[in-house]
Amino acid sequence: MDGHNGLWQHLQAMVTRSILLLLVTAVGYYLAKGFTIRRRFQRMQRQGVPMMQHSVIWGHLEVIGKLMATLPSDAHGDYMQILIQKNWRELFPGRESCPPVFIVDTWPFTTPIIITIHPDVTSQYTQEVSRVKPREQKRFWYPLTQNLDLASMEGETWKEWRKKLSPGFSANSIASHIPGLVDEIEVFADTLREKAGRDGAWGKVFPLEPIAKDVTFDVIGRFILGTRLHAQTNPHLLLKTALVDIIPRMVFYLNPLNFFSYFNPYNQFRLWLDNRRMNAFLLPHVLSHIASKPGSTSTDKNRILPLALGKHQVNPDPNLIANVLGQLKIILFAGHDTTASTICWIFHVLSRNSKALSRLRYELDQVLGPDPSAKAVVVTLKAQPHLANQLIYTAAVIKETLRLHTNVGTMRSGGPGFTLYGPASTPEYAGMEFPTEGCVLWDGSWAQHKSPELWHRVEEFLPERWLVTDPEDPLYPPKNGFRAFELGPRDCIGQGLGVVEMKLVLAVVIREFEIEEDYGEVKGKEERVFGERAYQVGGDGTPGVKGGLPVRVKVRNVTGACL
Ligand code: HEM
Repeated sequence: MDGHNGLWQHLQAMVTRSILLLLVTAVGYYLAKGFTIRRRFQRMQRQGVPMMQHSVIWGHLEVIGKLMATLPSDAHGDYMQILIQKNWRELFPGRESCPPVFIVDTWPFTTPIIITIHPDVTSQYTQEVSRVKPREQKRFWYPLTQNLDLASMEGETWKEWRKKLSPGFSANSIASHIPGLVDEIEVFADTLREKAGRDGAWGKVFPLEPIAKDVTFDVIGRFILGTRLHAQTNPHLLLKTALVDIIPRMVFYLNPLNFFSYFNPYNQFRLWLDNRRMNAFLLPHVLSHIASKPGSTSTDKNRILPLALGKHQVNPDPNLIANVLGQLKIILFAGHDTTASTICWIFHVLSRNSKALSRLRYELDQVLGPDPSAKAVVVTLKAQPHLANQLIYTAAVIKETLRLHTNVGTMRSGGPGFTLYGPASTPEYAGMEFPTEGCVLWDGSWAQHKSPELWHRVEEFLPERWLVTDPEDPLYPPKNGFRAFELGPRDCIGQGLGVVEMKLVLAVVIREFEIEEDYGEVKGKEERVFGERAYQVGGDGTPGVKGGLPVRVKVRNVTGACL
């Protein structure tokens, strides 16, 4: 018995010592890394690189903390770019114009970041060369795809997969999907009809975002699997519940605030379980596709699953199957949240811009015929899917919404010897050097889309700017200025689908229904960002809309040709 106790105590002491040693090593590592970073920033500051006041102890934590404290606590982290841009006079004393690059040291909460807010700088690492994605991004995707996905792959592997999948996102492929996609959007219209009041009255206020997410989920599911998922009518759909559960568990910046919750065994278990559940849902679709001899029909040449599987094999390599599952999951993730939030922002801007709304409805009357009902539009688009190409003003509304309410941007790795240069068009910063070693490069597309130096009448919602063809017109968009889908080889592969999907949603619902934003009944503190109750929320993941965008709906009283 005594021998047992002795052994047990010895074991306990060993474990305690090992934990202590680990902790001391981790703290030592953090301190040493922090010291190196702070010293590098102090050196850059001495060399005259434009920078906000940097403290040798706190880096930029204090200044960023103060800026972010002016926003509600749930406001999205990407507002930081806009806050720095808006306050550049105080933050960069002695400068005559806003710097095109913000260097931010918020270690240990993030890796040091270089935010670029001028297209001539951002293009240096996304278009002239395409720098690799940062390891933070790969860590983010790992639990979902084990990095077997287009967004985290690099080099030849990425090239091969991008080439393989691209035909599935071509204009022809998307057009051939339209008849199926409008079936899904008709269900969205049915939901809106249920939420509308009786006999043309307003219905009760409800959040639009959840039903927008459901329709985009059904659309993307139909697009990649060729079958109906019914996320809109089945709240228990395993693929969706697993995805919804896994998203908030994934983290971009691992830091002292989220380290323990991320590595908490329960969180790790859920990450594992959600991924396993998604694979279990998707695998039978992949296997049944293999059994059906892909390549045997003419449409297979531009469908995602057959393209991903490649040449027919009776027993494909398990690695190939794992890669195909990874690609399906990234497309499901990237293709639904972004589009759903943008749909909400479109209704937000339209509920405040009656002229744009009238012009949009006018275009739909002209292109799709006078019957405004969702049913009639679905029938028309099924018979003539190419009509979606003629919705030019509708596309301009979508683009202008994305300019004002940008979703995600790109992040890349800086590195030793890779320097960014100030743009020639900004006399104060032309040719100025910005070393990038140890930093994440972040396209500040939120700030860039709101830069008065780049955009005429920057704060206004003006879809017309996207119809201007004369480069001398002040409204003509700046070169490389619109970056909502990013630019360069790693731009958004799904942008064509996203835009068509949003066009179809507008086409199907905007003439039958009136949709009005209404934050009036939202309980709790009345929080605002830049005076607006509708703002982007979230930590460092895909942004959502505050309160899911509360709206109310009524069926419009229109007969025949409207307006
Ligand atoms: C409003 C809708 C959308 C927006 C604003 C958007 C935006 C973006 C942006 C900014 C990137 C670059 C991200 C980065 O570099 O880290 C990206 C990449 C990507 N997007 Fe989208 N996206 C949208 C819709 C879609 C849709 C509908 C799909 C799929 C059907 C999709 C699939 C992807 C994929 C797979 C990538 C990675 C591409 C690569 O690295 O080669 N996106 N998207």
